[in-house]
Amino acid sequence: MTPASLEVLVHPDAEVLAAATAARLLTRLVDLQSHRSPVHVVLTGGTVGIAALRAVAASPVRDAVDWTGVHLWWGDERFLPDGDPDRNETQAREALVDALGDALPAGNVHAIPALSDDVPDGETSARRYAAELRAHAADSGLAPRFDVLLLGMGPDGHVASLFPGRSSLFEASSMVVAEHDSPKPPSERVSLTFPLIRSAREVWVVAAGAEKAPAVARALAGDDVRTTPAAGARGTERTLWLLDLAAAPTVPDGGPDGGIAPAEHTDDDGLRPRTASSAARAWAAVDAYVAPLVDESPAARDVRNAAADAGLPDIAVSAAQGRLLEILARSVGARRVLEIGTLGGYSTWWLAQALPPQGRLVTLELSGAHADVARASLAAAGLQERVELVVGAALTSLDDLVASGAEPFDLVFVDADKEQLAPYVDRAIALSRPGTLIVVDNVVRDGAVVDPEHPDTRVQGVRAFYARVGADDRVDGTVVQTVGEKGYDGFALLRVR
Ligand SMILES: O=C1O[C@H](COP(=O)(O)O)[C@@H](O)[C@H](O)[C@H]1O
Repeated sequence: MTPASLEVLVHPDAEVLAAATAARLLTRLVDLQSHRSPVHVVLTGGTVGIAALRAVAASPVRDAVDWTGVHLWWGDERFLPDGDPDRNETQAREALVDALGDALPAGNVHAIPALSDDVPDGETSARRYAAELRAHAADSGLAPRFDVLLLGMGPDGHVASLFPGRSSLFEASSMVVAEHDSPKPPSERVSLTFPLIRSAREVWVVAAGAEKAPAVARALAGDDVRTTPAAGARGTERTLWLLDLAAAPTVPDGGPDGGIAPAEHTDDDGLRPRTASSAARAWAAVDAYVAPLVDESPAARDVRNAAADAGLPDIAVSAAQGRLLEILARSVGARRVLEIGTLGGYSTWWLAQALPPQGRLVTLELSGAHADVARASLAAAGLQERVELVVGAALTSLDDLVASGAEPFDLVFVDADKEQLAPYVDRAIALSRPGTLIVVDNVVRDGAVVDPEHPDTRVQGVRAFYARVGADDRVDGTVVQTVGEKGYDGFALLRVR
């Protein structure tokens, strides 16, 4: 799906930041309650997060909120016994919940289960929290649709309890996970995962202090979530970064040397609306500007929204890129398309509707859960007759297609795990005819592909693809570097000889 673009607001210091975050939250709650109830808010622990709750408690505006219609959740918890002062819940109770007293029904406060005889480990706590989330989901979904999800961020770029380099960053099947041996004490934690975080309408990341500035800069520049988890924090409607001046990064100038410009001065009112990477903001703004030309249809939007609602990772192509795929498919007169990596069916939709009525699209997806979402969306779009969705390991499915002597494809779109890119493209060529167009997504990776020592296995997978395809005399190829709301990346275009 297409995430909301980033907004960055900078306040002079941590105290003003906490007060402004509280004011913003109260205003949002009052606004939301004029047309929706209940409202679901996810709280964060951490210095600014708790200070903001204290500021909410101290504000007279808190009485303008109907707290009976507000549900409070937590993005993460330090897995400790009930009442432990280090628990985010304990701190939030002291800062806000206790002050609200009877105004906030106890049943609206959904703390992550604490360590106890009954909840002996983080896994049990995570399971129970997932059940609690499910119990409050609308329309038999998996969790409530969060209106505002607050996140603090550590100097290492962690958000909630999703730490750099951990497998929990890529947890796709659980909404809540246990984290053991956390680099920040206490070692045992429980955290919401990215699919659930990214299903929130609005995600607000709050951070203060110079020690956080490097991680803020990396996150805003769209760094890899493996090194900067906060880069993966996105809301479906809005992603807001609330910073103090010390945490605000100096600004990449977007120039050819990627230099760093000095931070902007604050405005008279203490707010500084533009401090994110000016280049990244310009890319996203241009995507928004050209949206009328791209003209994403309601049907495409439905596919995108269904994937977001199901909590699928936010890694599908943008609308502008989807339109590009459609134009390429039509330009080569594609009748048979192969897609490696279906996800929620968004790129599948763009390609399938570009085919003539008798056209055929075969799409391969590893995850049964993702395939279910895609299948439902494609059926709702009336494309089920044209699309064959094959669930399983793509390499196996590709080998099966080769072995079955499948008719060659006219266009192949490769957008799956990058570690296997070289063998995927090898099989794609085997399933082609002279003139087949093979489009490979994410082959620039923020420029990381030039680094032979890069620790990310996906970058190394793309490098292996270049090594293999560069020596392959079956294809002519080029790479189109792309920028936009999806950041800096690129497509490889290969034409089979
Ligand atoms: O441990 C945690 O830390 C982060 C950030 O905390 P901060 O004190 O550096 O602001 C917080 O977001 C998270 O909820 C918490 O468990």
